[in-house]
Amino acid sequence: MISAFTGTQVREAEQPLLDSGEGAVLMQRAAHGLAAAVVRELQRRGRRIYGSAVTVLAGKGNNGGDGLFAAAKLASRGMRTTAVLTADAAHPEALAAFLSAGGRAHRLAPENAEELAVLTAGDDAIIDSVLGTGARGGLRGAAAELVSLLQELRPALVVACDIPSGVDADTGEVHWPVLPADVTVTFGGIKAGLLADPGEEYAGRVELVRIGIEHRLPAASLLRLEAPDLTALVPSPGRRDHKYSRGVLGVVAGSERYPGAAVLSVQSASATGAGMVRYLGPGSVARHVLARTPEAVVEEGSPGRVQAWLLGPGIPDPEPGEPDGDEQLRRVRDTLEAARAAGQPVVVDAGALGVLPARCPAHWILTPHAGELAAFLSRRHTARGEAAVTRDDVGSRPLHFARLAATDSGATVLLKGATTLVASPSGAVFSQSEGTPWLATAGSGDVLAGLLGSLAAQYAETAMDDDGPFAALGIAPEDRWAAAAAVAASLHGRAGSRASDGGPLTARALLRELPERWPAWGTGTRSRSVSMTGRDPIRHAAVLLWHIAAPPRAGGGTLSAT
Ligand SMILES: NC(=O)C1=CN([C@@H]2O[C@H](COP(=O)(O)OP(=O)(O)OC[C@H]3O[C@@H](n4cnc5c(N)ncnc54)[C@H](O)[C@@H]3O)[C@@H](O)[C@H]2O)[C@H](O)CC1
Ligand SMILES: [K+]
Repeated sequence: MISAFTGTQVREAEQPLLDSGEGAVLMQRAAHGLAAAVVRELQRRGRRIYGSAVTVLAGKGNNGGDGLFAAAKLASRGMRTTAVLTADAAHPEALAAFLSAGGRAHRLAPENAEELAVLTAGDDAIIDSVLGTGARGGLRGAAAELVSLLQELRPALVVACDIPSGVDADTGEVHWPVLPADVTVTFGGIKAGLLADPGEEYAGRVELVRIGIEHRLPAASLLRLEAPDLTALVPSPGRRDHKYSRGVLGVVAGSERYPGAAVLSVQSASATGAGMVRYLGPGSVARHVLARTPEAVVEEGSPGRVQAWLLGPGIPDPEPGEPDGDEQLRRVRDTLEAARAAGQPVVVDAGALGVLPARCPAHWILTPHAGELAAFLSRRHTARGEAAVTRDDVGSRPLHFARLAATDSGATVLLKGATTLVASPSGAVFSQSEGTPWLATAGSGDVLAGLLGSLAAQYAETAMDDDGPFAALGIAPEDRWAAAAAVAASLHGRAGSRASDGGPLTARALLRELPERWPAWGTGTRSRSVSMTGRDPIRHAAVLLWHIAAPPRAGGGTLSAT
């Protein structure tokens, strides 16, 4: 699992070392890691180090200091090094080291921004160390002009120091202009803004350099599941399981207008491990569902027992002033009441988002895209006399709004996007980015909803317990449903990338890929049969031992560490 932190968390972890006079040592470690990353990246591209040219864009703070010290190290390896000082001051020791290593420095001004942009763009590498975690807002004045020009000139290689300048380290919010990086070398802890859009888009590959503060970091502000986590978390049945104990999902989806969403979500749920899917909806839609998924059970009256629900795909939004006008929406509302009483997990998608009560439990997982989240928040805000939220607002601050929706509603919120964010009402967030832009296609969200519903049904009985697989990974009880949703987002993204292979994909192709690699993920860390037979003492002891042997880490995850 990858852990990411806010800039403030990292700075607080640094502070005791700064107080005890070790700031210079930290900076040397950071600069060393940055210089090594530049060398590696040039070598990877087949460039000679000796004689190649690098320019560092250096701001006045410690971020600029890191960049200048790194450039000094590169100069000592025979690189031609130039510094563009973007402020009227620079880190004094770092500038002195840079100059004495043979570097040339130019002070940026409005009059020379164009000339310096042209000079710099032809270099083999640019280090962006204008702003780091101490930034307030984005680039301004001549620095903004220089970066805008560089964007157009498309430099060969950009390495961002700690975070691309202009990206908010805490939120991923972007203050334009930002120079898109090929690699971001980040220090001490991965910054949350590198794993949340739109910042993630500008970060390129993220490399973490350890500087000796990692053990001081608090609980992560953002988490990302990796392949070994999926292996531990993807359900697989035990020997004594049967279709009811595997997890039964009830689905209220589809309408005369959008029957396809019911077809796709039921098919997806059925293909991804649910023991059974019970479908509730209009007869004409049910016929389509059965034609594609004959194993589904169509429920005419009140359904048999289910472990979880999926509500909403293909159900239109409620008409203002007439929220119960639609037959399917009435089913959704009734089911929500019954599910609340029964404590069942519910996946809430599309039209069902419009009929939620003011407060929801954390095991209700909402799956909006940006537009749906804006509408969801706007309904709540305007009811309280607060300002509405637009789709653009959500697009520019997805982490903020996903968190806000979760804390405000009490539900877990999965915000779909290039990077999918899952916010727990506790404030914890998972970020999954395995997908491809080709996943933005009709029906893709219905497949995700079916997959998540299927997982919810399989997880409902025992997986969330303190001896279950989420606990074994150190995930706090209040964040386990968010982690479950992150599993779905990750599997969906991976399946999409495989189905796409760089080209267009359909929801049907995605459906074919989903179960394909299932055996590779679900190596069976647990058996659901415990829910039928009481706790299996051997397995219980094994999970406990595992838990003791590998206690949850505070931080320490890496995308790539040096
Ligand atoms: N503290 C350490 O020993 C280490 C820090 N590392 C690196 O340091 C930066 C954080 O450094 P800091 O000096 O606190 O902040 P910045 O370099 O980000 O720059 C702040 C600097 O710039 C001014 N400023 C703020 N916003 C703007 C703006 N929009 N435009 C222009 N100028 C702005 C502000 O007044 C400050 O003077 C961290 O990211 C690491 O790169 C080391 O990694 C480890 C040791
Ligand atoms: K930077």
